[in-house]
Amino acid sequence: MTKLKFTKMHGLGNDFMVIDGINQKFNPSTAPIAAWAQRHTGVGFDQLLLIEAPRQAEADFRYRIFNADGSEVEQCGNGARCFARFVYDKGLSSKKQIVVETAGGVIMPRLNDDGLVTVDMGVPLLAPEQIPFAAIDEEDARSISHQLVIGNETVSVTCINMGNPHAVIVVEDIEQAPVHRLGAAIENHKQFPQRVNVGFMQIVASRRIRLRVFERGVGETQACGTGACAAVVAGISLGLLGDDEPVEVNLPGGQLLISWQQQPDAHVWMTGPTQSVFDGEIDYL
Ligand SMILES: N[C@H](CCC[C@H](N)C(=O)O)C(=O)O
Repeated sequence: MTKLKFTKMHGLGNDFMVIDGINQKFNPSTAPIAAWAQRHTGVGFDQLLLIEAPRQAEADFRYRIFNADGSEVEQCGNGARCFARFVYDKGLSSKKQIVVETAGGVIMPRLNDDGLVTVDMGVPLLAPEQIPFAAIDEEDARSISHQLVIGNETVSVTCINMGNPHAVIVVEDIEQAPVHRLGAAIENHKQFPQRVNVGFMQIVASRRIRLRVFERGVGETQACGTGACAAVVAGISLGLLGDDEPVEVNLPGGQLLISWQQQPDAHVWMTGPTQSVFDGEIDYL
């Protein structure tokens, strides 16, 4: 039995167990991660973030993400900001801007002088096969919105891949939105072969939204960085938001600023805070 060191961090209440996998040996597996995620009997977190040495020459680090259910996933936006803060504060890097390889592509977080972190989250993907989403026919595959049948109701979703899959629903009032019932049903809908994160977006103004996200492998979280990026891309693509200024995304845990211009290969930029809570260690076989 050895001791595994970790740092508990969060981005707007989306919380993480962050592990330096460079200076300590950690082979991630589903069972211990799911057990540590438990809020009454474990450490308690939405995701576990693992720092590893890069595989690509141009990258500074490899960043692996595991949901509370133990599933390894491609991207985590709030986690990317905490990742950059962690590697700088722990002396793993002296750079304020780093190149990070993830299963969902390369991202570049930057520590700003005001304490916030800005991340180039890469290019959003909208084609059904890139989500992945199983369109019902050619016409559906060409549409920006898709009609999902959930029991006896039909829900219109816009799908965006930010490295990980998102389905965005426009609602009148996020307080009244059936986030848990519809979120769970859509997360596991047969047209999403890798499941999906589900965002409920209320348009407040052309540069302001309110958002709640039912995350794949977790449930509703206080905030979702890739969900905020996906919602803004969906809102602009649907013509509901302007793309000439950053969009203010108000989540239950706080606010992110998201920028994207509706042009080919345009990158999505996310700016927001990070917070370290405590350092800990846990017995590890
Ligand atoms: N639940 C997500 C991963 C974490 C995303 C979220 N915490 C963020 O800040 O982007 C998924 O299964 O793709």
